[in-house]
Amino acid sequence: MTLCLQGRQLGCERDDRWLFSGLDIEINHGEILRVTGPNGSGKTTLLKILAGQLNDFSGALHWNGQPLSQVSEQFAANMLYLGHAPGVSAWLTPLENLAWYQALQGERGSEEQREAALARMGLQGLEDTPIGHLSAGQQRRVALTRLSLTPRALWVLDEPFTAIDQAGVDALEAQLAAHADAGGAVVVTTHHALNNARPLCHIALG
Ligand SMILES: Nc1ncnc2c1ncn2[C@@H]1O[C@H](COP(=O)(O)OP(=O)(O)OP(=O)(O)O)[C@@H](O)[C@H]1O
Repeated sequence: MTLCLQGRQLGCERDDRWLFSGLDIEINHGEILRVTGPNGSGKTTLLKILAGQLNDFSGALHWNGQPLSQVSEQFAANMLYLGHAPGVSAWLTPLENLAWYQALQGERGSEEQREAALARMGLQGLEDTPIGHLSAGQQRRVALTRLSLTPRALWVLDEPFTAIDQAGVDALEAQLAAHADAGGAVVVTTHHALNNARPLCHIALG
């Protein structure tokens, strides 16, 4: 697997304040890039830019050597962005949420596949419970189930460890490392030190 996301001279201004400017970033297959910084320093903003979700920034993004705007479909087919909030619907069950996300990605998947993925995340028995009745950590686990259900080379993950218990943290760290080892790449914001994820690059904002 070959992938390369490049950001050149990235900058973003909010409320007459530059969150960051002149930022050069490159992430290649096999790498994990951790973005850190205090609250309000621009981590979420930077991840949204790298995930192609924001347009009001300066600088340029390239995907495998091509301007991102010219290869947006290929980029979307190779990238999975999980935002700061779990992004799951409280009115739907875990199975329904996952089916909805798969439909959005143009994937059919199967009920058995979704059930197996939820079981791997420790959610067996909760497949048909409305998300609004699940704990914060369980809701986060539903969102993280998409990592195994929707194979993508590049993962862009905003605070994925939020609300996850220690066993879940260990499992997710191992999952990030395994993804990089398999030739994928990860951009992740987290206040939590990644002890087992290598090779690890680091950008500190603020
Ligand atoms: N759409 C927007 N319009 C105006 N200001 C914004 C917008 N989005 C973010 N900001 C501001 O930009 C700054 C950076 O926000 P951002 O969410 O990127 O920070 P962060 O480093 O992820 O913070 P946290 O650690 O609290 O999650 C904040 O001061 C925020 O108020």
